[in-house]
Amino acid sequence: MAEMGEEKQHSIPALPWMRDPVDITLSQQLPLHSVPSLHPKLKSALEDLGISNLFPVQVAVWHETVGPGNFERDICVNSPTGSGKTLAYALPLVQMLSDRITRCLRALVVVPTRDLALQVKQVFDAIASPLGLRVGLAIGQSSLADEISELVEMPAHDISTYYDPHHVSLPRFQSKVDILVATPGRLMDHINTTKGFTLEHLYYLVVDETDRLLREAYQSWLPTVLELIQSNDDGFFQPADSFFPCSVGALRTRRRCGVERGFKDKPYPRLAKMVLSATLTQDPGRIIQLNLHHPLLLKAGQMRYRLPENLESFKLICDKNVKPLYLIALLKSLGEEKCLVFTKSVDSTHRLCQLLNCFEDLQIDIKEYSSLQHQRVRSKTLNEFRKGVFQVLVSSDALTRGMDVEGVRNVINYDVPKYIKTYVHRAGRTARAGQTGRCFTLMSEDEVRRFKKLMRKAEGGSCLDHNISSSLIEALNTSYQSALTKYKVIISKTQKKPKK
Ligand SMILES: Nc1ncnc2c1ncn2[C@@H]1O[C@H](COP(=O)(O)OP(=O)(O)OP(=O)(O)O)[C@@H](O)[C@H]1O
Repeated sequence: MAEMGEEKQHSIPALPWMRDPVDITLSQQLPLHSVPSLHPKLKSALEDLGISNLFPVQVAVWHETVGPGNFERDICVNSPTGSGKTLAYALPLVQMLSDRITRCLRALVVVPTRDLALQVKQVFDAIASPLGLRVGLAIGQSSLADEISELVEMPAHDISTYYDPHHVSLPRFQSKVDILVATPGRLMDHINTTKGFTLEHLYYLVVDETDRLLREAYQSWLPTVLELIQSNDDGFFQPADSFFPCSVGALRTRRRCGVERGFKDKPYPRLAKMVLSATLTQDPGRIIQLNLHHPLLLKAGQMRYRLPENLESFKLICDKNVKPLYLIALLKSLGEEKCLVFTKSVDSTHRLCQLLNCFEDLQIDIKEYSSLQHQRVRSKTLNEFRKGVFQVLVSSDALTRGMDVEGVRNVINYDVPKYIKTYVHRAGRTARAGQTGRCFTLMSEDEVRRFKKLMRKAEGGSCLDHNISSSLIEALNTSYQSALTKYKVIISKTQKKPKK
């Protein structure tokens, strides 16, 4: 519903600064040796990753942060899926923190899901460790205690025996990380309960998949973070448990300054922010929550939504009752290519995966990924899919945002997405980093009109027909019928089982 609300808005943004963006498509790829001020260690870390040029979005963000823009303004990025937004923010952060002296938590990156956080951390690890920067995770993958031990160095003495209210030297907690990648829920756990966890030295805040993160309150993580920073800057900040002060000795953090009208032209310290998405919200009510400082929008192309350049979209028309048969025929016709199949819900994902696995002699390994599964199962499945252990992954929309799986050549929408945003993110799991990819959408005749209307909202949204030969359908029909019978038996058995 929330996405629909936003799509109904007029395409001309209400916020004046959003009407005059910097067009990323005008930037060229830039060879690493031409990137101004690029730290030599960062350059060689990138080379180790096989990267020889920065992508246009990375060049544009570098220019506005490390380059002449000098991060005077907060940066909003709206560029297509797979265009390289992760490195676009990771590179400047690492470069800007490379000359830090004391280890404190300086940069916070918030993402909506655990698997995405793990992926982002991997990118940071590869470029930050060569510069001596440590990256932490707050995602709830391990127990809170384990996570705390990775993030905060406890004082050497036992605090309960050490504390003396009249003693001037208070226990000193020390951050073990310079950069933290977090999901909002676990971030709030640390803010509320972890002794020694502090945002008082934070310089940079990155909100990846911004529209997704702003759509849900997630225990008010954003106002909480902004309030903590603000009150700390005002000098009024007392941690909730002031029994254990959080400062690192006498260390003071001086943030970069901004001048805002409300401050009577006096400079005030500000947290520098970068917010990014392939479908950045234009809703002023949502954007205002970020409290951006003279925001600058970096955007690819003219339209609000843009599909990757090398993506081809196809529609496959079939009757609703034979959709699984057409899906199997399509998968067969795609040979051994890695495919990602999206359904409309977690239940549909499970049912479809069960049915597909009832096909005999299919010779295609198929697994499912959905938020119904335990995180550990999901991450294991995703790892196996990355490694090519199996070929087809059926997924709910849990996998649409940000996930980067190498070698996915085809995305299949088993159910027509309701919103163009959903199409953009699903289709965007292929055709990444300039590679080619295809997105097939299965639909019945009566869904075609709505789908065409949907696709007109995106740049590059033209869609061709894809036909499956009737001989292939006929050849598969007998196995389809027996798969259906087998599936019905499984379903009736599971329905008879008493619920535990
Ligand atoms: N300069 C580069 N040269 C080569 N490959 C790159 C470069 N920058 C990023 N990549 C690769 O491009 C792929 C997509 O990058 P990334 O995941 O950052 O995209 P994204 O814009 O964040 O996409 P999404 O909107 O789906 O989250 C990754 O596999 C990444 O390693």
